Amino acid sequence: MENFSMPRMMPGVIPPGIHTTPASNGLDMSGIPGFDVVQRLLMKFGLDPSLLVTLGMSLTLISSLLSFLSYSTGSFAALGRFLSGYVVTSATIHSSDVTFLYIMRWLAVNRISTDCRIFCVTSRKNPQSYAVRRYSSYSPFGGGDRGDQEDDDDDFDPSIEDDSLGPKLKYTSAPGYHHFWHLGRPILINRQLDLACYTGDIPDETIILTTIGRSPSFLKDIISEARRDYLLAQSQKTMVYTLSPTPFAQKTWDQGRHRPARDISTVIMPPEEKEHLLQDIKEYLKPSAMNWYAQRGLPYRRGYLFYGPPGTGKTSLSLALAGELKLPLYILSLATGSLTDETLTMLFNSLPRKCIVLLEDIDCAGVYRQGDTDDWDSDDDDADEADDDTDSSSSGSARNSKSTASKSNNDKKDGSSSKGSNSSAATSGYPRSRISVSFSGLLNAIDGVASHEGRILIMTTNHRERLDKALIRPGRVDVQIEFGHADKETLAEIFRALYKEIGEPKIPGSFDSKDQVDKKRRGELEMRDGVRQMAERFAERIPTNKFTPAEIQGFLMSYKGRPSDALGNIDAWVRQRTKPERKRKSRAASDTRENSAQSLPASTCPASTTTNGITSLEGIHSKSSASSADTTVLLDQITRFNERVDLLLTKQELASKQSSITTDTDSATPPPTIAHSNGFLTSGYQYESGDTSEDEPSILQKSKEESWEKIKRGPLDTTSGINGTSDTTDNGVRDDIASGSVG
Ligand SMILES: Nc1ncnc2c1ncn2[C@@H]1O[C@H](COP(=O)(O)OP(=O)(O)OP(=O)(O)O)[C@@H](O)[C@H]1O
Repeated sequence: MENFSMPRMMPGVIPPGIHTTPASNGLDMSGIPGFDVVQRLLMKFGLDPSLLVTLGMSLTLISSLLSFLSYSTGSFAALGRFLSGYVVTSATIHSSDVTFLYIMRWLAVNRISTDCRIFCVTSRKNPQSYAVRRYSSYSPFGGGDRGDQEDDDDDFDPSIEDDSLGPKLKYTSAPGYHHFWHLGRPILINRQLDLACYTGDIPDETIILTTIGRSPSFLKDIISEARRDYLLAQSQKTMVYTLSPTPFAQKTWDQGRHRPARDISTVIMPPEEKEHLLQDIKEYLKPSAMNWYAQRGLPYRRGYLFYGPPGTGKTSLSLALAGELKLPLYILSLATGSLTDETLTMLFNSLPRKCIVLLEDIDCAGVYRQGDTDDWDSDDDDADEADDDTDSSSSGSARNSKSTASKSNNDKKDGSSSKGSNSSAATSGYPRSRISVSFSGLLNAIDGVASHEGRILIMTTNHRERLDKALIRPGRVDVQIEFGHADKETLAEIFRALYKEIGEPKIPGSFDSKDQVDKKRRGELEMRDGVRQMAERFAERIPTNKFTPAEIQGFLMSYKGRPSDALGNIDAWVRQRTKPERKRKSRAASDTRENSAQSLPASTCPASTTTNGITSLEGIHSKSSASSADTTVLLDQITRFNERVDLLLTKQELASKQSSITTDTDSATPPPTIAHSNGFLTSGYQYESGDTSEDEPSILQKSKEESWEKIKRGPLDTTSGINGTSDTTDNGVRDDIASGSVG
């Protein structure tokens, strides 16, 4: 057997019979001069020359690429530039532009920013947290986070996790890179915070959307869609801006929040006045108006003054106007927060071109900071008194009743500085340490260089009489509108407005003749007519120009969907609401009595009077020929008497409701109630179901007559039970009345 062995491979030696083959990469380099020598040398060390060639080429390529990149400012920047120039499309949006809100809302609504891997979570009940405001300042509807002020849009905000356990959680994408797929294409988001620039206390931000492809239409479509969605959602809302809750000294407008647009028809005021106002503003907002003003050298501004007691609709009308005219509303109260002249100027300076500015409580401009005390001014007592006869539910009432005239004129004349110089601080009801806007500062803001042309300024005050004439001169205030207490028409209108859905046909106009009205519709119409009639009756029972619309609305809110209950309880409410006034008068009378003579001739008593406290007092005042001291004693007695009657009435009404008095007149005498007309007591007697029996002798009437007899007998008749104390309870109510034994 022939031994066959492969020739042994010796390094560097090519065995005979073996021919060199082209390199494995397919390149035949045998023709290159000197290649054989190099090849033999490499083979001597066991290296494959073709491999080395590949390696060398790769290195050359890399080094040339690197040298290309390093030729530019930076490798990655150059790569990015290359890609963005030839491969991708991107859109850059800055937070100072409203488009930013469009995109942020779009990202949240499409659950992109809420479901991303790198996210921020904030609690919605942390008003002062810097982080909260920094990272969640853009809700899908553009509303900034203001801690415990829940946004109206929260319900629609998918970035907010809500339950009944506690504060809501809000999820947003963190600054940095995020990517998602949209319509089959990848999109890269880069949120970059610009910590060098702040809007308010929130850093500016840039968002960059990037996608693969050379056509910009894909991203433009996304932006258009985001814009359309945003504006559609916004059309039902009014953007409201207030002072930013920043803890920093520098105050700015906040991020704004959307409020449901208030329909102007819900503001109750004379229709012609409302129409006139609307037309006036619309005229002013016409595109041609600006030129008109310019041609006549007039500043393109329009100012309005809404004045009247708190709770009469000034703010409501402003909000409704903003909704109607689709303008943002900027609200600023001179009575709140540490506003200074500089801040006010800055705030006015940063207003957009077309907007409504609502400047509230302008009567407190010119009230300066005097030290750090937060004391209220010396007229506190008066304020307490005034509180009694105003609606405590009205937020503005206390504030209102405490304020007195601002002597802003002095400031102008003196040219005095803003610290401790103005005497109005001494008489103002506002906390001195909080108000520091000078009168000249206010004027500067209104019509100085800072004030933008094109804006609508609405100023409100509860005290027009306290305003400086200069503030409300034409040019600053072009139209003044007074808001007052509710008259009969307003009262009925408020009632109708609150129960308007009752009896409204479900498909309006779907029937033509009476024959086509089916039973259900007829029922609806009857109910609607019923509500209208009830509204008239309701208005009849309330004294005219006595209560604010806010007070009436507050009462009706306790009877949502129950108009007849509201009607049934209005008399008691009116009586109760007028009580503090009587008490106050009684207190005043009692104070006077201590300094007065002690006797009162019987002849000075009125021959007859109504049982209504107020009417009686006035009647006696005008008729009595007695000395004022004697009259005062009498007044006091009458007032006390009225109070007791009121208390008795309330007790009896309650009792009559609870026990549902039977009509069985043979049984024990039912507790009588007094019938009312226009909220005042009349002499009728009312039994169950509102039946009035004029001829039924009333124990209450007897009691009242007895009381009158006792009053006539003299003020110091301690046996009377009215003037005396021996048989009264702690409340000053006779024991027998209080215990019900009278009945
Ligand atoms: N004329 C009105 N028409 C409809 N609603 C009214 C009217 N007046 C008051 N209201 C209701 O009363 C409440 C308070 O009204 P609003 O805040 O507008 O009063 P205001 O005059 O601005 O008070 P303030 O002077 O305290 O700011 C609101 O809920 C509003 O709906």
